[in-house]
Amino acid sequence: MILDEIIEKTKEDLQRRKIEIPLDLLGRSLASNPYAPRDVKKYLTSTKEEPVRIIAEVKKASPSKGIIKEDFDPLAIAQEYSANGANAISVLTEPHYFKGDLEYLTQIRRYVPTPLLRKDFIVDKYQIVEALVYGADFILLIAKALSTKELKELYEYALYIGLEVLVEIHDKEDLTKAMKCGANIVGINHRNLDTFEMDMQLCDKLIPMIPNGKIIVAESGVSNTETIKRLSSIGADAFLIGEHFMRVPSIKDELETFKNAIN
Ligand SMILES: O=C(O)c1ccccc1NCC(=O)[C@H](O)[C@H](O)COP(=O)(O)O
Repeated sequence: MILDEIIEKTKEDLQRRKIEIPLDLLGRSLASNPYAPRDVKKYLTSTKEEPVRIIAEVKKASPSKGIIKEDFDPLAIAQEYSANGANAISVLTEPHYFKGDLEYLTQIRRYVPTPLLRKDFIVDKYQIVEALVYGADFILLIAKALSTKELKELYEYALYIGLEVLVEIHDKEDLTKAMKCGANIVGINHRNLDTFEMDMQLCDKLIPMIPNGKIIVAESGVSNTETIKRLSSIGADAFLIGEHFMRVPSIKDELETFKNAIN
């Protein structure tokens, strides 16, 4: 099971980092942190004027596809996303399976004004403090990887220190967990994180079960305007897109097309 494997590896890494930089030391650097996290809700909520919101992902590799982009320059990619209308940028920080790095967050935050998501496998408050220290505005919590109690604790802690949370779900059980923790931003991941199977009809099943007023993000496998139009029409506010942007000849053209999908 790949999700369990990633979580195990994440916990091993975490033990090491906690010894290298204990939490109180990590927290101390916040006193000189120039970047206050932004409230991302307004960036991700679909409006009449701007119906399609895009979270564009900086993604070098993945467990399902291996290396996706050889000539990978995270800052240049993020600058291109920002200059061409991305509403938020997802920065993968998991090093082993996605070839991500926490330092990418800081680099990007320094030069790019668009809100940043720390995209990782968060299982501990330490990682939430790291997200803040390294420059994220919001974090991902994966319902499938956490018990209801853990999800709620991590969710409340993130809000407490000023970070918003994208709570990712893949089925009804995950949705129940997300609602119990009071999630405002719900991501529906089309990808089954254990089998890598894609279910592009998942939003059709889950969106009608989500109470009104939540921000809905459709995640993974989005690569054309037809999907964006269809999912927008059933209630998706935003789209989290990684691999497709990494492979297209022009991020600018593709982002423009997606942002104008409903016009
Ligand atoms: O992308 C994977 O292979 C993967 C495998 C196991 C756990 C998570 C995984 N991806 C994380 C994501 O959710 C995606 O990076 C994100 O939704 C963007 O998806 P895509 O547009 O399909 O690159």
